[in-house]
Amino acid sequence: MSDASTTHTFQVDLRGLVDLLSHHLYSSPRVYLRELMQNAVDAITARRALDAGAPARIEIRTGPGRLTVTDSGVGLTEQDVHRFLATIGRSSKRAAGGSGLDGEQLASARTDFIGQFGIGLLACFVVADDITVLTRSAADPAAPAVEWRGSSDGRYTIRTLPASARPEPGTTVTLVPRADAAEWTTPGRVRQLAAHYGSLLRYEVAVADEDGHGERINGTPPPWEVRHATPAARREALAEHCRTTFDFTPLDTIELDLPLVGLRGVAYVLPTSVHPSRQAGHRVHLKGMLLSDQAHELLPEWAFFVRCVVDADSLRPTASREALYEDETLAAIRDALGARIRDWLTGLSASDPALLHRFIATHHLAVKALARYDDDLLKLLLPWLPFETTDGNVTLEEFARAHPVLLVTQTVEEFRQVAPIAAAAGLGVVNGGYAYDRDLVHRLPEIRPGSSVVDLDPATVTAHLDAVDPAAELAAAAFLHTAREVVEQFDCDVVLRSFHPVSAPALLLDNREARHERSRSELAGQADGMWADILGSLRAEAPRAQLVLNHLNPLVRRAASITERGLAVTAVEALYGQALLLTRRPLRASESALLNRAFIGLLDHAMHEER
Ligand SMILES: Nc1ncnc2c1ncn2[C@@H]1O[C@H](COP(=O)(O)OP(=O)(O)OP(=O)(O)O)[C@@H](O)[C@H]1O
Repeated sequence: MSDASTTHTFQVDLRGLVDLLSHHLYSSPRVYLRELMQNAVDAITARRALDAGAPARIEIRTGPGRLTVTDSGVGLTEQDVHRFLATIGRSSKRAAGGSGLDGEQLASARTDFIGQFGIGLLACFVVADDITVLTRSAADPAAPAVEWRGSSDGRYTIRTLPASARPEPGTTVTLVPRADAAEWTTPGRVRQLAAHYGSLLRYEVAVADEDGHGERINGTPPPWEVRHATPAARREALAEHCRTTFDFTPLDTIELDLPLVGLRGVAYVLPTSVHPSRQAGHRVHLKGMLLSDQAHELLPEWAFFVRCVVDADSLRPTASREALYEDETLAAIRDALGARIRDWLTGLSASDPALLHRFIATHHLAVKALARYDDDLLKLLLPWLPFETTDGNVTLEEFARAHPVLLVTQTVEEFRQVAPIAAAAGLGVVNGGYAYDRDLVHRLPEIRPGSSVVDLDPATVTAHLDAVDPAAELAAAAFLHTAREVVEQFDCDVVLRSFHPVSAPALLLDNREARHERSRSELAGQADGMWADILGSLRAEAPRAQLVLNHLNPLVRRAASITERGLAVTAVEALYGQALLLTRRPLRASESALLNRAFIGLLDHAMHEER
């Protein structure tokens, strides 16, 4: 064996690489035009760093079987072409000393570039097999024009041409589109793509046909830069921009301006509710170039109720240039924009409560969903969110002011059962049965010290029901005995109490554990063998349901004195059935049968009276 080793250089299979990019990095072949436009923009930026008055024009020309992009940018020398164009992954925009710019000039210009990875040009191979770059350097006036021809099989040629081949500095990239990619290079499509990506570019961009007849696709300033005579006119102009961009009229517009990172834009508040997880992305421009119209990373997750359009100088794109690179700058921008939207929300409560209410009415469900995980949002909005309570649909803040202790039910049914009685007894109960509500109400003391929240259990309500005097209890003993026999089958006790409102004859206190215990014992009754034993061993001392008859109610007083057993049974069934219906929970077969029986029984009795 020999220790001698030989050194080799990696070979790159360009076709494989292009395949990888087109299928896994870029979302669509259309990005080729974005990459060409971006290189042209960067080249002009680099040239302007040398000469602030240099022309700044990009022309995209479509013609049968070819497409060219010409810029008045910095151009490349022959050496640059070898170093940057012909070396995949190397970029003049990252390292000092390239493109004829050096030292300080480059350092200051570098932050202005959009590109940085040195792979963008490869996107052209997604639509063409051959790329030709004809370029002349602005940095070295004596340098000849250079023509580079690259092919998707990985070969390239370079030749120098006399200066007359390209009298002015700049670059022209020519593609000969492949037949299978022709749809991306038709004149109509090219115009549409150029406008899509470049409408906010700060240099002139024109799309022309083969004869050079063209039109500028940009030039209108971003809507936030336009001056208006009045704030109302400005609001209307921005709303119109939102309609044309996103197809909705915003509930409100929040202007965004972070001068430190060169960011400007607008956040439009959605007029309809959305699920936080289905939020649409934001439209993010980088130095004017559209980076993505689906960027999710720009705002904190809780700000799902706005869609933004922004243009920023210092955000970094990922290599696909379709998302934002997660770095400290992005985190700081996200925080700052979040703070801006929060300010808007808090400001609304003082400046435009009507709008805040419209906002809450539209987005409260989503706000509730997120507030459970987002403490900031919780603090900000919990006092404003509406909840169903014994005082009606009110905000927690209002409710907490009226009730030092907030009782929360676990289910909607519990709320329905106890709300009228609790309200009459002066208790403050919140319906915690809807998604998120119970969790949220329990967090109120965190943000509103001094308020106290407890889960409501039937015992709390019964404690507010007054015992009747022993004589009345004794007088009703026979009726109560019959009543207990009748509702025993539902595992229910009967008690006589006095409570308000007087109009309520009976209250069925039934909680989840009691119902669970009933279904368990039902199953145990039907099962046999080991299963019955297991179910039997699970028997819990769960509270039974309670039918509370209201001794203040005239109907109950009359019922308590019924002596005829048949009528007493019907009366109990009717009272139980009515209390059951008030709980608004689905009825079981035995309960429907009871209701039927009670109804027919009462009808029969009424007709007897008639005769
Ligand atoms: N129109 C142009 N004018 C001058 N130089 C150009 C032009 N297009 C490309 N180049 C040179 O070729 C290099 C490679 O370009 P490419 O688009 O592949 O990568 P990049 O723009 O540097 O980075 P990214 O991959 O992020 O786009 C650039 O860094 C630049 O030096």
